[in-house]
Amino acid sequence: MEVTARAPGKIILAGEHAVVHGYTAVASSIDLYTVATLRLRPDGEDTINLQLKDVGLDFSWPIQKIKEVVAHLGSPFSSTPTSCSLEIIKSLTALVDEQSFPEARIGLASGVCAFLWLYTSILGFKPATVIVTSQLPVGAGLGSSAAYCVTLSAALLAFSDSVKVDMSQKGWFIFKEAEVELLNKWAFEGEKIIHGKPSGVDNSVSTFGNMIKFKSGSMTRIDSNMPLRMLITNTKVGRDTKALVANVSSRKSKHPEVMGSVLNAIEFISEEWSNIIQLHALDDLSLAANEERLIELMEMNQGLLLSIGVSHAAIETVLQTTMKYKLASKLTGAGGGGCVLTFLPIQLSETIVDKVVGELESFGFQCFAAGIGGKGVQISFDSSP
Ligand SMILES: Nc1ncnc2c1ncn2[C@@H]1O[C@H](COP(=O)(O)OP(=O)(O)OP(=O)(O)O)[C@@H](O)[C@H]1O
Ligand SMILES: C[C@@](O)(CCO)CC(=O)[O-]
Ligand SMILES: [Mg+2]
Repeated sequence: MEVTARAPGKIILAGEHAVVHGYTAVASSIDLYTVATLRLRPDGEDTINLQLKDVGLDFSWPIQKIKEVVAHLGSPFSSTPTSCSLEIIKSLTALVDEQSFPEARIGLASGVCAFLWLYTSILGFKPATVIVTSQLPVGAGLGSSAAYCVTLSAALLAFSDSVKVDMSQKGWFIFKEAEVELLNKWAFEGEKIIHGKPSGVDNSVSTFGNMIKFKSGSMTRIDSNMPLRMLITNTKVGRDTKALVANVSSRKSKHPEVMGSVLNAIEFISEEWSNIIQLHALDDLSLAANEERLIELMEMNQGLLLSIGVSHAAIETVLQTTMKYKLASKLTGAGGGGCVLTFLPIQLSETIVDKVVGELESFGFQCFAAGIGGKGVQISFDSSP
């Protein structure tokens, strides 16, 4: 018996970083997915195997070994989401490090720890093979860590006693509402291991899909009929969300008044973003006017993100290039490299889009479009032996 789960990545339209400090962010799912397949191994086998295809890593742990690491700290197996203590993170990291972790992939170790924590907490010590693949660039601001935690939580819960599912159902489906809430809480625990101090916006939008407004741990769904088109440019500059979030917090403690004012300004930007897209009326005149307002908000949001220290020379190159075509851009996610959004007005000609893409790609960046909105996490069973 095998379960496959898939969870979308996301773009943050406004409010990244501010949301970590209790201010509002607006985010949307995108139609690029991380997929996890979990196959229970026959009784008698005694390993948990994790294959991370995108990063070329393959782990096999004897169950006895994992038990020794986590069990001496008290049985983690739990039907309610619990946080992984620093002590267990240390023990798990030592276990992961045993399988010679190449230097350049060190950031990936926390993702493997998150896997081990979610696995042992949700499923206990059942032998299985888990394979993860993704359409998202890993560590580039499109919520790959959240999609990874959400999809793993879904696959694990599907075989746990915490949720009731009809395994004979065909096609993609999802658990009942309360069980999806539980899944989101588990994914948040995984995100904590990877991000340190996540706000919860990324795992929530990956779990529930569509567009959301997020503030102080709670989410409001946004209903919008405003068409939105964004070009996504991956600068391919590697970065780490955990370090960027920590740098912003340190700047905030050094300059509390200035940072408070900047983050408060970002709050107003997010509020205005959500008002514009929710109240949008379907006529050409209001479309052009609303697009203009969103463009200005994006420019201001980017300026404020630069001021809190999360831009990068490569991001600035994208901004300057798109500005030549009178197009507004802003970083998305944690910044410091990674992906940049460029607002494409609906009436903009494809000739201009092709020219911008050509110029951006001449710097070695990679441009793509992604569908905005769409379903959150889903699972599907395959009962073939
Ligand atoms: N497909 C994957 N395979 C293995 N590990 C993954 C995968 N996707 C995400 N990860 C884990 O998530 C980490 C990247 O998370 P990080 O939060 O830094 O970037 P992001 O989530 O892509 O961007 P942002 O948080 O800004 O949206 C990786 O180092 C790895 O631990
Ligand atoms: C930078 C940040 O605000 C968004 C990352 O996608 C971090 C978070 O909210 O957890
Ligand atoms: Mg992340």
